[in-house]
Amino acid sequence: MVQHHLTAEVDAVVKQQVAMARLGVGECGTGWQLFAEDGEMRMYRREQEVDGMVVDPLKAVHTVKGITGHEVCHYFFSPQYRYDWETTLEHMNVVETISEDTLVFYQLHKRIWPASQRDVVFWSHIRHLPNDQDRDGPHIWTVVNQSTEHPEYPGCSGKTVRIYLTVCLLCQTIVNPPKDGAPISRNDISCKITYCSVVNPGGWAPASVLRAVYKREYPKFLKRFTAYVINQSKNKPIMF
Ligand SMILES: O=S(=O)(CCO)c1ccc(-c2ccc(C3CCCC3)c([C@H]3C[C@H]3c3ccccn3)c2)cc1
Repeated sequence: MVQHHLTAEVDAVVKQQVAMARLGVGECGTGWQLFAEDGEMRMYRREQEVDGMVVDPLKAVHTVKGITGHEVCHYFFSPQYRYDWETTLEHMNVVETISEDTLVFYQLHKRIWPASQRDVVFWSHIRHLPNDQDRDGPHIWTVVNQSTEHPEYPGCSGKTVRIYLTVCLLCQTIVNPPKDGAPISRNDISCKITYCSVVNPGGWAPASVLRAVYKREYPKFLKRFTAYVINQSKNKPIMF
């Protein structure tokens, strides 16, 4: 089978991003500051600027009852659900289907005053990995989104600012089998979610504005997205 020109990059970036996501906030050096907490959700960021632009890396950890890593990644990756949970989207389309587990997206995000409107082109890859702690446990699932170039979407349309991002959603399913040997139900499962994102906002925007947008939007996004997966999954058979 002829390899797509992105196949090698996808494999390398996924491996690197999964390794990074697996590092706890303690391990990958100091500098992670907790900026939002809500129940089981903890959001950390590192203050980082590139050419005077805020590119603060973000790492969120969350544990959600009643859903699996496969379900979380399925709803995050699949385009048909995106408008249901990504409230900041004005437009989204699949630019290219590289394979059933690798798509290229174009997304136009709603303008967030006073920043100008942003858009992004990224490849998105979904993969499951053997659970190295528990060989016969459910697999780990991940989705990695990485900005990329695409001839149909040159980044110089003038009206909008092109952003660059790397996102990794890493999910580990925890099963607590019922004592009486009953079949596993949604009360016996939970999902440990790690969400990492680095966004370069493209054109300049005031650091205070960007940090305020992230502080407000990321917690909202993760809570809304996980609530969506719970609601979509609750009356369906468990996807391990
Ligand atoms: O995880 S994903 O791949 C999910 C697929 O959609 C992802 C997450 C976040 C973004 C993103 C990147 C930058 C901005 C800012 C930069 C300056 C002004 C707009 C925003 C604005 C819309 C706000 C926002 C921030 C955080 C979370 C959601 N909404 C969003 C894009 C993709």
